[in-house]
Parts: sequence; structure tokens; C-alpha cells
Amino acid sequence: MVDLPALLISVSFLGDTKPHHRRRVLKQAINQLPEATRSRVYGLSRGTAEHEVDAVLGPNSHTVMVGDEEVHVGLFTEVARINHSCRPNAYYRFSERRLTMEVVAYHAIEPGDEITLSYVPLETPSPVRRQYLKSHWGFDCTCPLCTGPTPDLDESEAWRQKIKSLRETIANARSEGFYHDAIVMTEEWLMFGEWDMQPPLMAAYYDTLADLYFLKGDMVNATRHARMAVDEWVRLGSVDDEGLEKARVFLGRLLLEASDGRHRRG
Ligand SMILES: C[S@@+](CC[C@H](N)C(=O)[O-])C[C@H]1O[C@@H](n2cnc3c(N)ncnc32)[C@H](O)[C@@H]1O
Repeated sequence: MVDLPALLISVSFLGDTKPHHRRRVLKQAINQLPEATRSRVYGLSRGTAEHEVDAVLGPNSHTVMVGDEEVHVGLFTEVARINHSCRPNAYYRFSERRLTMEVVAYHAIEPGDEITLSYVPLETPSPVRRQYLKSHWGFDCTCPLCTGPTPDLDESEAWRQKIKSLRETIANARSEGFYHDAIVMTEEWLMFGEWDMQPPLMAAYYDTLADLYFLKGDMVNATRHARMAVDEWVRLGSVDDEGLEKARVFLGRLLLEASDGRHRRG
């Protein structure tokens, strides 16, 4: 699913402008939208905020980067209809080149199943998650995981911790030169991911393995995984995906090194 922004507002405008002026400008911007978009925007009004603009933007907007680390607040009226779940079946990403918000499924979603996103990074522990959802989004989470049996939540928390520490250990092993151990743990990371929620993005998984095999000096496996990473990023399909760009550059470098090696030997 791809959604266009109804509004894209620079955070410096929001921070530097007096509240009454900010609300007036934003209301003007909303009122100038085409009628169908305008009514979708006003239809998003939630909560008890005194001012209509705040009731629309507060619980519905997303932070996105435009330009060099320029923080913006975007209002995407379709994405704004998607609820949070602590065990989501999709994630979102912003395409700066197209100025669109894309919702991508982690795995096949059955007809009739609700599409859900996580409004917080997946590894965030439960108390921090709840606190963030309350303070930033103004709600107490009632997703199936939070309202389901306690052992399920406990198991999920253990999973999050395990993945977090596994990632940290992989990074440490890499920086200390234990590439083989890092490769074994990366494979474990994939197994854990599949066990609980959704696998880590396969593209990121292949990227990690390509990098580790390269550092280990195993060019065959490095190139094989770098190719798989590029294919996966392409399959995930974003024109300005940083991951795709990086994976292509890395594969190019590996191919160049392989061909230099052949020339030197020949
Ligand atoms: C971006 S909107 C999501 C769509 C909204 N439910 C709708 O019908 O348009 C965010 C609001 O949805 C509600 N919401 C989303 N996820 C929730 C969850 N897991 N538990 C409770 N409320 C949730 C909260 O009221 C929150 O402020």
C-alpha cells in the first residue's frame, strides 16, 4: 500500500511558530486541500484536544526525514487508519524520492485480517512501549498481545531481549574479529526471528552475512549473500531504498575485487 501526504510540515515550523499562528496556517493548508482529501483529514480528528488541527495531527501524524536530516511531520490519511500492534504484520517506510509512505507486509496477510503496524521499534521492552504509546500517542495499548495471556507476553518479551542481545553480541564479535562466531549467531538470529514474530528482513540478514563472509575472507559466500541481499531489496521494491543502494555498491565492490584477483592471477 502506498499513501501520499495530505500535509508535510517541517518540525522547525512547528517549533518556531506561535501556537495560534501555527494552527491558523495549518487550518488554511487543510482547507485548501481537494475536498475528498480534506474530508478524510477532518475525519481523522480524535481525542479531546481543544483545537481541531491538534485533534487531527496529534494522534495521526508520522515523523519523516526530508533532505539532510530535516525532520518533518507527515499526515498520511490511509496509513493513519492503521492501528498499532505489539506483534504487527506490516511495517512502514517513507520514500523521500517519491514523498510517499509505503506499508509493506512482513508476510502474507489473509483477507479479513487486520493490517497492523508497530508505532515503536520492535525491540522496545513492554513497559517502555506502553509508556511511549501513552505519552506520544495518548492511548493504552489493547493489541492482542497486550490483552492476551500473560505467558504469551512474557515469551514475547524474552524474545525481544534475546534478539537485542544477539544483535549486540554479533556486533561485538564482528568488531573483535570473531567472524565465524558472528556468522553462526546471525543464523541463530534468523531462527529466533521466525520463531516469534516475523523474521528479520531477509535483505538485512543477507547484508549481514555478506559483510561477515567478506571480513572472514570467504569471497564466494560473501558474493553469494551480497547477490541475495540485492535481490531481496529489489523484491521489497522501493526506488530510494538506502538498503538497496548500499547492497548494490557492496556487491559491485566484491565483483570488482574478484575480477582484480583474477587479473592478478592471470
Ligand atoms: C493512527 S490512529 C489509528 C487508526 C484509528 N484507530 C482509526 O480508526 O482511524 C491512532 C489511534 O488509534 C487508536 N489505537 C491504535 N492502535 C491502538 C492499540 N493498539 N490500542 C489501543 N488503541 C489504539 C488510538 O486511539 C490511537 O490514538
